[in-house]
Order: sequence, then structure tokens, then C-alpha cells
Amino acid sequence: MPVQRIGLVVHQGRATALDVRGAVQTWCAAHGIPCTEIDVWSEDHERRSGREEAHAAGDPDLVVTLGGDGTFLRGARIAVKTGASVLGVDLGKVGFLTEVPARDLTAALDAVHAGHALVEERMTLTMRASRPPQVPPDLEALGCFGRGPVLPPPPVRPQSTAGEGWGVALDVNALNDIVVEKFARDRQVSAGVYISGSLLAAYSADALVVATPTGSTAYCFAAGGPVLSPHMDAVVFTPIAPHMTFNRTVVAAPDEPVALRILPHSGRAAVTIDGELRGVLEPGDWIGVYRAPQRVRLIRLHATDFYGRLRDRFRLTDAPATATDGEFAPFFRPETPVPPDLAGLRLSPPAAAR
Ligand SMILES: NC(=O)c1ccc[n+]([C@@H]2O[C@H](COP(=O)([O-])OP(=O)(O)OC[C@H]3O[C@@H](n4cnc5c(N)ncnc54)[C@H](O)[C@@H]3O)[C@@H](O)[C@H]2O)c1
Ligand SMILES: Nc1ncnc2c1ncn2[C@@H]1O[C@H](COP(=O)(O)OP(=O)(O)OP(=O)(O)O)[C@@H](O)[C@H]1O
Repeated sequence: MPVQRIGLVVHQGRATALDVRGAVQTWCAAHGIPCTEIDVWSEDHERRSGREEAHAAGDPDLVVTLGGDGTFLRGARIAVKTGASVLGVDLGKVGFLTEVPARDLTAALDAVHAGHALVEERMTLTMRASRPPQVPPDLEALGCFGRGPVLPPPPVRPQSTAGEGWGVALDVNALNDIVVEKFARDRQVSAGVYISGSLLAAYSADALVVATPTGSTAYCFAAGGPVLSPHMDAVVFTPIAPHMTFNRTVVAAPDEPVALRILPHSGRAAVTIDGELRGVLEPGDWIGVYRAPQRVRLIRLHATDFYGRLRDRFRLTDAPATATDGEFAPFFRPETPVPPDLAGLRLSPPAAAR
């Protein structure tokens, strides 16, 4: 379906993003498509939930982000609430989530408008909490770690059943991760970690990360966690610097919730959702994290080559001993038809088609 309305999320601190914004606005004007900028970082901008932000922008069906992965995450937070797709223009440092370089922007918008783009759906995480989350004003400055103004705490979903012991359901969709981390440099977070309702272990750590497969290449990856294909669903738990010998990641099934209960003698803990501070937990508080029904719709111009991107963006280097073996031949890419037993497999597209 042709694009009806664009919501634009721009990294205001990057000059190239401001230039490219002009190109998007010109394209929109030429096609008669309304385009609303959503400046989630401005000091003057009212702090709104993703849903309110989408409604205020006229419920765009396409969100275009101009920046890096952080800007993409800020756009995804808004798009997921109304089922809009997200197109990330790569103007950042890593660009794992973003899809197109700025030079291909117009061609990308043309392709989306003509219905030629692919949509890749990614799992998100949602959560319940023992009480509605809040960020006390005195902790805001400490907790937002030099980034933009804090977003409001996640709204409570109407189907909440707090009084019955299930906690309050929060209107959250994390594309990368939900992280519980220490506030004070010298006070670790101590928490009991439950998977599928069973206690796995009590941790004392710098942070505890619950991630999606998409988020496995972000914070979890930095902590030595495994890389998961973003085409699968799973709930990935990784402790950061736990003061114990068991420091492994646990990859739970998509229907196995991961819960964290702050222990009585723990320091206070920050809850960050996709890198943004959204709440503070006191001893005794808990959160339960599980797969959300909503998925983020990523625009792709070509079939995804996740492993090629992994090699490229993380600059994977080959073993020095293989250097004398020269070029690497393509695998499973002869000109002849695909044999029946391989027909259902997901194979990255040939380099020429990317
Ligand atoms: N030590 C760490 O690596 C660390 C620490 C805190 C948070 N994070 C991650 O940062 C994310 C927020 O990103 P941001 O850009 O707003 O903050 P940021 O700028 O601090 O991001 C950290 C880095 O992670 C990259 N990144 C983000 N999502 C990614 C993904 N899905 N796959 C691969 N790389 C990814 C970003 O490009 C950036 O280089 C959080 O969701 C969390 O996963 C990482
Ligand atoms: N909309 C904005 N307005 C002003 N400054 C911003 C904005 N977005 C980000 N910044 C600044 O840029 C820094 C990097 O932000 P962030 O990590 O979210 O960017 P990004 O989109 O992920 O790009 P990169 O890949 O370069 O990190 C922030 O610490 C902040 O100082």
C-alpha cells in the first residue's frame, strides 16, 4: 500500500541528519504525503509515551529515522504502538538496525511507496511490575547518563491485575532489551532471577539484561553473550559482571518469562528499556519480562543478510592462518536450480542482489 503519512525521527546533534531531513521533506512534498517531525529529544518537547507520540504525529504508517541505532530505537518505540513500519537511514557509528545509507534514501522511499520493500518482523519484549514504575526527580539527572531528557515511565495497560499478585501490566515494547542496573558506583544490584517461575539463582551484579534476539548483538554481546538470529524468538538473560562463578547467558524459550526480584539488601536499581531510563526499583520490587504480542516492522530493501552484516559491522577478522588460502568461494550459490531438500532454507541473497 502507498505510504499515507511519514513520522520523522532525526538525530538533531548530527549535521548530516539535518541535511537528509530536508531530502525527506522534499520527497514528501513532491508526493503529497504529510510528514511530521517527532523530536523526542528536545528539552521543550512534552514527554510522551510511544502511543501518545504516534497519535500526536497523526498516526504515521511509516516512521523514518535519521541517525544511528539509538535513533532507530527511538523511532521503533513509536512505530510499534500503531503497527507502523520503520525505515532506518544509516547516519550513525555502528548501524546494526538501520537499513539504507543516506545516498539511497530517495530510492528507498520510492520502493516503499511502490510496495516493493520487504517488511521484516522482529520480536519485542513487554513486562509486568510489582507496582507502576516511577523515576524520583532526584534520580533523573543521575540516571539518564548524559542522554536526552527522561521519557515518562511506561503507562499501565488496562488488563492489569495487580491486586491478584500478577503485578501491573505495562505498555512496553522493547526491541533490544530491558535492563536492571545499579545506580551507585559502589552498590551492586542483588536480585533473584526466575525463569518460567522457578528460581534460577540470586545474583549480585552490575546489571541484569533481558534481551530479544535483536538485542543479542547489543549489550548482551558486549558482556560475552551469544549472537542469536533475529529471525527467531527467544528471551535472553545475561548478567553483567556477576560476583559469582556462574556468569553464563541463559536463552529461554519465547514463552518462558524472566523475572527479577530486587533483594532486601540490594542497592536501588535503574530499569532501562532500549537504553532509556524508565523506572527505579527499590528492594522488594520485581519485574517480569516476556514476549509481547506486537512486533516491530523493519523495512528491508533486500532479503536480509544478517550474518554478512555481523561480519561487516563488527569487522570480524579471519584467522591469520587462513590468510594464505586467499578468496572465499560463495557457499550454496551455483547457477543451477535449488535441490528440493534445500528449497525451504533461508539463504542470504547472492552478493549481486544485495
Ligand atoms: N556495554 C554496552 O555495549 C552497552 C551498555 C549499555 C547499553 N547498551 C545497549 O545500547 C542500546 C541502546 O542503544 P543506543 O544507540 O541508544 O545507545 P548507545 O549509543 O550507548 O549504544 C551502544 C552501542 O550499541 C549499538 N547497538 C544498539 N542496538 C544494537 C543492536 N541491536 N545490535 C548491535 N548493536 C547495537 C549502538 O550502535 C551503539 O554502538 C541498549 O538497548 C543496550 O543494548 C550497550
Ligand atoms: N535528537 C538529538 N538531539 C540532540 N542530541 C542528540 C540527539 N540524539 C542523540 N544526541 C546526542 O548524540 C549522542 C549519541 O546518541 P545516540 O547514541 O542515541 O545516537 P545514535 O542515533 O545511536 O547514533 P550513534 O550510532 O552515532 O551512536 C547522545 O549522547 C546525544 O548527546
